[in-house]
Amino acid sequence: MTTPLSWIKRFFSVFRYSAVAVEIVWQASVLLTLSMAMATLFAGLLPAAIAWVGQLIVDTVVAAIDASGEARDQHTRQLLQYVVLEAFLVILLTGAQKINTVCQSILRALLGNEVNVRILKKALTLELADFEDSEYYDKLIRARREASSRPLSLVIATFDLIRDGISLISYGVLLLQFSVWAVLLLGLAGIPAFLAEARFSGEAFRNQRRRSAERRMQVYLEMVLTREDGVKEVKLMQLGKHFLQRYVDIFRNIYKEDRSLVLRRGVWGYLLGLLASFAFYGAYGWVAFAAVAGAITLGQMTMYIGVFRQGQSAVTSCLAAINRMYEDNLYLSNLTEFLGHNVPEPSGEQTVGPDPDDGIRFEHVTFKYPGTPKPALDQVSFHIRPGESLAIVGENGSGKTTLIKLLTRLYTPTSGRILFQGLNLQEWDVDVLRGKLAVIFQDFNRYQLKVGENIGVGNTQLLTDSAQIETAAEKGLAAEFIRQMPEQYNTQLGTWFRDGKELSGGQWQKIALGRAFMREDADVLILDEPTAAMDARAEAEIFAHFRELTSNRMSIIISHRFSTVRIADQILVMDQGVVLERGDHDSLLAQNGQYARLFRLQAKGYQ
Ligand SMILES: Nc1ncnc2c1ncn2[C@@H]1O[C@H](COP(=O)(O)OP(=O)(O)OP(=O)(O)O)[C@@H](O)[C@H]1O
Repeated sequence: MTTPLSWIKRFFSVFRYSAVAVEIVWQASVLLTLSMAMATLFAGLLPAAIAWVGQLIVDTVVAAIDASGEARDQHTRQLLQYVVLEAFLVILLTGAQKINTVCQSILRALLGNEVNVRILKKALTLELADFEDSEYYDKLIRARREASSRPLSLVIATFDLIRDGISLISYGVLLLQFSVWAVLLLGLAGIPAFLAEARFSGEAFRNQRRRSAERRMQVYLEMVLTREDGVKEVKLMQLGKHFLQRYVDIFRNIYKEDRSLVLRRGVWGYLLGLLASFAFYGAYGWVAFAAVAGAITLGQMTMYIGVFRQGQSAVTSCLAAINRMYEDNLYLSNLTEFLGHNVPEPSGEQTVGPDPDDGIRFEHVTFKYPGTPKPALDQVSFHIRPGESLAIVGENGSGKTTLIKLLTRLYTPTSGRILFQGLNLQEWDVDVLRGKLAVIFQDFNRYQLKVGENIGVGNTQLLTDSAQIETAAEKGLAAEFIRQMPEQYNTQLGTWFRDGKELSGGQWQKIALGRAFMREDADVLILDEPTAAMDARAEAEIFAHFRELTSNRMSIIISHRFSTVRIADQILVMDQGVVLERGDHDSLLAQNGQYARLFRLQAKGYQ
């Protein structure tokens, strides 16, 4: 049951995130926030003052008409002063309104940047697992989408509401002179419309929140239908119509609900608005009769009628502000949830291990992805020393990439431990640890940047060191085709920007290999199938070359090609998260198990 208390609570919930928005605006600019607050105060108080001076003007005009001689001159002089005062107040009011709009325009740009920077800074502190949590990721996307408009919009709506509230109170004070009943009548007449608006806005707010998954699907479909990487398949598989239909169906569902809400809101708004109008015209008549009866002056009558009228429009504008505030609250709730997300402080501060020659040890490492029943890695153990190479083979989904993600501390083992140079990974300072690893994943980034930058990002400290970049490109076997490009290392890659050149899959992979070689002093080089787009011969050549270049370090390669894998010192054969077999090529062949079987199968294919 709805009690008056819950109504009040519900109404005040509209201010839930106003403080957060004001805090963001305050951070963006103290001066602008204070100017807006002052301007709001003036814009709230001045209309009542203007109405009051208006009354004095009318009364003085009437008095001047009735008077003669010296008294008339005195009234006329006074009238002039009132007119000047009124003009001054009106100028102040327009000034306050102008200051408000100017502040808003400046704040819009500042605030958009402020919020986006906060979001991006937060994103940098998140764990990989956070990005894989669909709801959380959704919050990030939504927080970014309207970052430049919503916080300011909420601040504006809050200030508008305060301004109109001040106006209404000051009108009430003026009206008190006439009758306390008139104040009550007009005040009460507005309440049903207020409550209805709060109710409908709340409903709209809850609808939007509930539909977030549908909206997310719409955004996803938009992306598939419009982005370069989705379009190829959409065209060839003729998926366009199908996806578009899904998009439209989602819209229809949402639209049905929205339409019903808009209609109900419109009808109730009109009916309850009528109530307020009746009250207004009732009070109008009352004031007019009071003037005829001589209970109030003509000036007072003009003032009261003006106050009623402006009071009504202040009520309407309050309702609009409440409506906007509910919508903005929805956004701000996403933003604060996103920014308030608890990110555990990265553990570990050690920068060296006690035994640098111990290399990498996995000891009974088990890992389960959140929300999955089966471990992706189960009791995995192995050891590699500096100068050794490890190859990991196994069917799709056997846990190879997961193993690398654990080694690079993108995830933490559920049980067991991983040691690097004799120190548990969790005790390493994560930045130092990652500085010692050079990793290229199968889905490495294809930056829409210049060729040189695409390689240079492998080591941000050497991002502009062209000699180092060229050496890395040589090592990654990319130098040859880069030399043939129009602007060589300055050639823009990708299709997003002007004059961008698109590369073939294999060429991109060579760029990525170059990126790994930017970390000259990395202790471990890890390649998680980045050469899958190359033919078997090219891949074997690259790995042989890779092995040569990493002879004094540790290297880990993941590949489905046994011709590549055979050169490794140690091979792990993975199956459903467990290490099935372990050894070098010859010993694994001698075991005559899974490795030997798959090796022969592949070798047959190449004969
Ligand atoms: N982010 C994730 N959340 C939940 N489960 C995951 C996630 N990533 C992978 N998995 C699951 O973990 C298992 C191991 O996946 P992993 O990516 O390590 O396999 P892989 O051996 O590298 O496979 P591939 O050869 O196809 O690259 C799979 O069953 C997969 O479904």
